[in-house]
Amino acid sequence: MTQTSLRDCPAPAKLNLFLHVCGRRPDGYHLLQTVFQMVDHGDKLHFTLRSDGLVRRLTDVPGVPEHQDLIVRALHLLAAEFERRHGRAAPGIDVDIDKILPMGGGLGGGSSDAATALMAANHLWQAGLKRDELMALGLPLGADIPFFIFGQTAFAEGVGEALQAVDVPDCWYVVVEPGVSVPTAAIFSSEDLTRNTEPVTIADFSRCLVSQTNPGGFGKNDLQAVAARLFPPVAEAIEWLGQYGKARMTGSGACVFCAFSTESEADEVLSNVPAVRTAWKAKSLARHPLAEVLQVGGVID
Ligand SMILES: C[C@](O)(CO)[C@H](O)COP(=O)(O)OP(=O)(O)OC[C@H]1O[C@@H](n2ccc(N)nc2=O)[C@H](O)[C@@H]1O
Ligand SMILES: Nc1ncnc2c1ncn2[C@@H]1O[C@H](COP(=O)(O)OP(=O)(O)OP(=O)(O)O)[C@@H](O)[C@H]1O
Repeated sequence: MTQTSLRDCPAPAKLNLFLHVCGRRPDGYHLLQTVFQMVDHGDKLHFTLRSDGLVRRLTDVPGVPEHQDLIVRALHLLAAEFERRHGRAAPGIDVDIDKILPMGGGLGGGSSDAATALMAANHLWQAGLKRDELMALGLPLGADIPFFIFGQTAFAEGVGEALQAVDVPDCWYVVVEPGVSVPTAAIFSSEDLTRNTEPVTIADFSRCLVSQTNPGGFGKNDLQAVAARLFPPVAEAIEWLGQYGKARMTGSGACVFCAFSTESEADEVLSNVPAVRTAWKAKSLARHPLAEVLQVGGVID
């Protein structure tokens, strides 16, 4: 029987364990090197098939009109590709969102929502796109979308689309939300941004993990200095969390994280969080948790 709905589809947050800006392309986009790590904290999406070909977001998301939502834009791209392949309109879909990831948080929330929507609709519509085809479809909407569809901890290059799986030890992260939304474009366009970090190799990263237990200890985040200067709450969060270990910003900010080997160490830090701060703990995820919901091996491969 055809499946008509998918409930509780996870859209996990990502952390950039390091993020180096190594150059700039002629179109203005920056060449990056980073390691993407998913964690078990994120949004939840619910999907129901429609029969009239419409894509509808049923939840209000403050500040994001329905037609601008990355979920809706991604589903329209998939619907067009469906029509091209199958010679008929896609069935349509309703989407509900339980949104907990802050926008402009550097946690990739919008990209993760869009990636989950692409994987879920590909399944429900039986559209038949392979993983790399879905990744290519999502890339123009957000540089982090291919990673979430790739679905494993990854060393990334290019603008984030050239991905290689990498092993990172399981650990716990404490993440502080500074309460500001950082516009990614403003950080990348800053005159103060350094764009000439020497390229590293995946072997450099992996070697470093052997000699130290903190996966957030390798390299640096080149966007951090600019974001911390423009957004003082980011600098304050780094200083506060830095009392407990190596605190670093993820993506273009605003959120700040620190890695711990055990849950009890993370709990200890959380017990000291002042009432004015928002912070949470999350465990690293080696694989995208949607795979379990879709009961793959192999739905989109
Ligand atoms: C910095 C990261 O968080 C690392 O994970 C992501 O690459 C950012 O991904 P994102 O928020 O999806 O950003 P996008 O929507 O793709 O880009 C927003 C804007 O940031 C700038 N941008 C983004 C990515 C990149 N490699 N170079 C850039 O210069 C561009 O001006 C772009 O218009
Ligand atoms: N479903 C969505 N969820 C969140 N933001 C969305 C969504 N659709 C569109 N957006 C827009 O995308 C912008 C960036 O949101 P997002 O949560 O992905 O930022 P981010 O965590 O900083 O991402 P990154 O780490 O990729 O820079 C938001 O400010 C919002 O205007």
